[in-house]
This record gives sequence, structure tokens and C-alpha cells, in this order.
Amino acid sequence: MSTLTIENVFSDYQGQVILNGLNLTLQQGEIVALLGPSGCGKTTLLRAIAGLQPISQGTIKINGDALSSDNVFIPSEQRGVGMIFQDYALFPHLTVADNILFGVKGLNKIERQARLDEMLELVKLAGLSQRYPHELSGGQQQRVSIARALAYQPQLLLLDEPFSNIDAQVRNEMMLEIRNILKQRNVSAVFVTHSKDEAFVFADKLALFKEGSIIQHGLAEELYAHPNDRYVAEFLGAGNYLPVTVNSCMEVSSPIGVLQSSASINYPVDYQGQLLLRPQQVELVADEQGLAVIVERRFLGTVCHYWVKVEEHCLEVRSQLLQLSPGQKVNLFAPAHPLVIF
Ligand SMILES: Nc1ncnc2c1ncn2[C@@H]1O[C@H](COP(=O)(O)OP(=O)(O)OP(=O)(O)O)[C@@H](O)[C@H]1O
Repeated sequence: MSTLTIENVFSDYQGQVILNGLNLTLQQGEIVALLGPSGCGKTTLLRAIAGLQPISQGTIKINGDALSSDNVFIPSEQRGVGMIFQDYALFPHLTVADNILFGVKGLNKIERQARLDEMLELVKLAGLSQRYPHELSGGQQQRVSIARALAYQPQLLLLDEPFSNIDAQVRNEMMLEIRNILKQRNVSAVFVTHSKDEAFVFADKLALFKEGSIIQHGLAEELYAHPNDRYVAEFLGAGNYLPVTVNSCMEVSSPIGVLQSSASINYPVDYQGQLLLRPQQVELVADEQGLAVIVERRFLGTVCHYWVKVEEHCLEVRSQLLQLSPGQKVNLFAPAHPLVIF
């Protein structure tokens, strides 16, 4: 059974549609990132799941039980959902121990202590239980907020941009640490972010938002390699878009020559479209008679980023060939792969 099921969910603010018929399912233990630019409705969906935002149509279920639908509205505190916010939302006048145990009900004193010890160990804060939030670093405060959400043993954890206040240098490490904790406990989670890099590190699946709709959702690798829309392709990383004409179900003609696809192309012969080539999918070969010329080079350590002009097109290429220089003639190749054409 899915942990979370979102079926045809609509929501509005004063008649303005914010969520426009969303569908999404999440299996037990999966982490999904709601990804998209500012204002596209990610937080509104998170709030709707938490019971903090009404929906006007559709159904939200957890473990098969309806929480929001035409005739059901379960209050937030009865949903079994934990939330972690960007600003941690710790109680400043409570110690770490009291913050962590705040939502834990129905345990005796010994059980409460055992739950606290377990959580402190899980988030590596043993020994700090009597400190107050202002006596902790940002990362430690974030770990307290995780421990507080997990101490309550939620069926589902909701995280709203939880890493945006964490120093970039420790952010990746922190994301992996929290991801490991969730995986260790088999906790399902929905994570809001506008950063594809955070989504790739933290989530198993992505749901890409555009103006209140989910344009595509699935495994991160699947969306990156097979975006079904140029918006998805652009959001998930740099790419070159070259005009191509389909020659056959396995071949196209392009400004850098004839390219082979290793999967069938779903367009008819003579179809003219735009081919997506990620910078690492293009290879360079130095050639004095080459049809392309290097116009810019940026050294990045193990690879170089080149901008290469061919006809009127300028392509971004990431290459392990480090010695090419601006002005040099080259040829470009794209080894056979499943071509993505829009
Ligand atoms: N309380 C409110 N009243 C009216 N409109 C609102 C309210 N909260 C959000 N909105 C509008 O709903 C839309 C979606 O907002 P939401 O916060 O869900 O976006 P988001 O994708 O989470 O953005 P961000 O990444 O900036 O947090 C925006 O156009 C916003 O202006």
C-alpha cells in the first residue's frame, strides 16, 4: 500500500487556482522532492498534506485512509505527519530534551527517557540534551528538529526547504546524514526545494512543478535522461538544443553531423525538432579541418568546460581533454544514446 496518495487535488486562495489537479503516490520508505521555481505551489501542497491548507477537490490519503476529500477533513494533529521547517521552529525556552519530546504522548517516564536517548543517538547529539537552542550551531538545531519530528513516530515526514539556512560547505553532508536516518527507519518523506542539486542528493523521486501542476514525476535518473518536456530538461541541468531532422527511427541529421539513437525515436521521418545534448554527451576531437571552433574555455580541475561554435550554434561541452584552447578547430561527436527530441 502507498504511504501517500494524492488524487486530482485542487486548491485555491480567494478563487485563484494554486494546485491544479495534482496526482502523486509515494511508497513506504520513499523520499520525493517537490521541485520547481518560487511560487509554483510546492509549499501549498505540503501544507495541504499536513492539513494546514484546505483543498477544493480531490483526495489525500495516508496508508489508504482519506485525510482530505469532499466529505472528510482530518485535523492536522491527528494526521500522523511530522513537519520540519526551514527555520527549524524550535521552542527557544525549552531544552533540547524538552523540544525533542514535545509531541510525544502516552509514554511513561522510563519510556520517554528511552525515546529521548534513542533520538539523541540517532541524530548524534548525545550529551547536549540540557542545552537550549541558542547554545547550538545551525546544523545541530536542524538535527534537533529532525529528532523532534521522528520522536513522534510519524507515518510521513514533510520537510519544507530544511537545508536552505545551512552553510553550503556542510549542507551536502547534512543532507546525506538525514537521508540515512530516514532510510534506516524506513520513513517516507516529502521534501520541498527549488534546488535540483538538493533534490538529486536527498530524494529518490522527483515531482517537477510548473504553475500548480506536476509536469513529470519519477526517478531522478529517469527525469534527467528522459525529460518529456523542455521545461523539465532545462530545470534539471545544462543542455544544448540543436535543430535536427529525423532520418529514420534510429537516426537524425544535425549541424554536427548524422547522429545515431540507441532507442527508437518516436517521431516520423522528416520531423524537425530540437535535440537535447547534455554537455557531457558531446565529445571533442582536435582537427585542423574541423567544422567547429572553440570560443571559450574554463578549467574546472578534472574537466574543462568549452563553448564551441558550429555554424550559428554555440554548444557547451564538458570534456576531459584539457589542452584545447580558444580559436582551435575541432569536430564534435555525440556517441549513440537514446536521443531526446522535443
Ligand atoms: N496565504 C496566501 N494567500 C494568497 N496567496 C497565497 C498564499 N500563500 C501562497 N499564495 C500564493 O500561492 C502561490 C503558490 O505559493 P507556494 O508558497 O505554494 O509556492 P512555492 O512553490 O512553495 O514557492 P517558494 O519556493 O517561493 O516557497 C503563489 O503564487 C503565492 O503567491
